[in-house]
Amino acid sequence: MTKAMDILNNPYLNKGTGFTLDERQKLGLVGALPAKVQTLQEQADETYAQFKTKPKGLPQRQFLMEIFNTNRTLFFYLMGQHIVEFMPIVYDPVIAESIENYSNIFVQPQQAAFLSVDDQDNIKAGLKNAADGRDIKLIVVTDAEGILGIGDWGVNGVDIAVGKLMVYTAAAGIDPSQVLAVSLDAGTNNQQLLDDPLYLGNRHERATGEKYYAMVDKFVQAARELFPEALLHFEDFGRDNAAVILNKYKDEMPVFNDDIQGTGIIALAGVLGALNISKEKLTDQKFLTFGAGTAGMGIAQMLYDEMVRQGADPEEAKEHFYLVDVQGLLFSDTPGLTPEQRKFTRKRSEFTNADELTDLLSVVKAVHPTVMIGTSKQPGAFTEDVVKEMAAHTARPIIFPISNPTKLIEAMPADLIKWTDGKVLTATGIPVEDVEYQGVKYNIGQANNALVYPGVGFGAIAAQSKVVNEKMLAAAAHALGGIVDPTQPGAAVLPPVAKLEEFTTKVSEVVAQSAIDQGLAGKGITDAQKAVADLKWEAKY
Ligand SMILES: NC(=O)c1ccc[n+]([C@@H]2O[C@H](COP(=O)([O-])OP(=O)(O)OC[C@H]3O[C@@H](n4cnc5c(N)ncnc54)[C@H](O)[C@@H]3O)[C@@H](O)[C@H]2O)c1
Ligand SMILES: O=C(O)C[C@H](O)C(=O)O
Ligand SMILES: [Mn+2]
Repeated sequence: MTKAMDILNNPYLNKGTGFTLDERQKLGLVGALPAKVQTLQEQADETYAQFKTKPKGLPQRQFLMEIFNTNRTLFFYLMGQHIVEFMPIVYDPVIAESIENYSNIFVQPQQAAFLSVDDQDNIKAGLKNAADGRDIKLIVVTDAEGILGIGDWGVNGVDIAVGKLMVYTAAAGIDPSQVLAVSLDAGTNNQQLLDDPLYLGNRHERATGEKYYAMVDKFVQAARELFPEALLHFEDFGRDNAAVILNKYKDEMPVFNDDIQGTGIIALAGVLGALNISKEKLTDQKFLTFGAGTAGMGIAQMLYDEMVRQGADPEEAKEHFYLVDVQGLLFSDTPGLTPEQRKFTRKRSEFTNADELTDLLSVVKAVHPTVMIGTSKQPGAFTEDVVKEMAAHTARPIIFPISNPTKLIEAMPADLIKWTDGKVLTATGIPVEDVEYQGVKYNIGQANNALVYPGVGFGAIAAQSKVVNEKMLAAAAHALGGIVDPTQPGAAVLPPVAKLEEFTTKVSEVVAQSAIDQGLAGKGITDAQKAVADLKWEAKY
């Protein structure tokens, strides 16, 4: 390949018509581009106008991915200008459609690493090849067993790693050439994929047990050797593996599980925001977690840790939690409990009708929760009956239906507001338009981990932190407060995505500061703000 093509086909280097005459001369690009030299803004205007001609949803996403694949600087410049409009297209919910259609619309691998459970000797080589000499500081890895709420998507799930990284750069400013998306292809139990002749991943059932964990460990060790400073961000692993993997590595190296920890932080931040509006205390709340899986238990643990930090007795604090899963309210003797659930189960003797507490409405009637969070993947589960029953026993019910994507949400905010006569304090996983109700405009906060993981990851990387620990996560949750005016009627419980870059910087700084304060930061890193500013990449020529 000629030198010109090496540059124009490299999305990290390519400026297209943005190369100046001088650069064209130096780089051997004379004659390889039309004469006009465009500014980044001119390119962005033209690209945005094209974007606007595309049908909504997946076609728009495919168009934006074409720009991403061609010129990262232009892509992120444009995304910076249209963050609220682009987030749902680049990321959740449209990303779910791109994952479901991955094999049908595949164009190119987007610099991701595809590591196979059947070829474990080549895991290190695979990482090295995909990085291609780039200085990797951040890896988002998925085995795609639990993509959002849509289940097992095999190799298609690589898109969630790519998409999460796109948000990292847009929100925090990590250099897009320093990130790596990784697919751990363990096979898939999704019959639709196994039957699809176009499916691009390993066509067999998921490997489990030793073979599976050997692959994960080879990946982790190879990543540590090749990129010793990199943070490993785990995304959308299945319920049986997510916490096991996190617990295995979290004290040894900088790792982060977004579904457990990121979701925990954003839910805690949302609850703190809601309590700031209702002027109630955290330690007075009763929490009902509907869907006590990876995310649900991450949330329960994070809320619990905060109660203890606020002075609650560690044993007494557990009494504030009620977990509901497929079995109904979880009791100490419920069959099939996960290790995470076990800590927060209830005693049957607390209730006269314990055996009847197998559905959400009965549990809400028996418990009178003040906070209800949905991570159940059960669309419409927060019914009018359930919500009205909850609202009958608390002045400002806090209800977060945060299952993703849109088709799985437990309730829509407009209904929650109507059913509670405007008393609800709500937030959703997907972006939702403002709701008008009886003359008040309700802003709906987005309780999606995207509002916080970029800051956590970037702060940890900037500080070169040895690990990501509870104190850093708590600092992140608290940093999201104070941006919304709680006295405004209809105020959201979380800051708006329009300010994503601004509050991500704040989160990054407090996380880096926490690492410094705890003596976990890299050598010579003493100034959190400077460390964050120094690492920040900007989309410019
Ligand atoms: N908003 C966010 O930032 C965010 C973050 C992570 C996950 N999520 C969403 O949360 C949902 C769950 O994700 P996860 O990773 O925890 O999945 P998971 O599979 O680990 O957990 C889901 C849990 O729901 C339970 N469940 C299934 N059917 C149920 C029913 N009828 N009643 C009660 N519980 C039921 C399952 O048994 C499981 O324990 C997904 O939709 C995901 O998109 C949102
Ligand atoms: O990807 C998202 O939108 C949030 C979360 O990580 C999820 O799994 O749903
Ligand atoms: Mn996720």
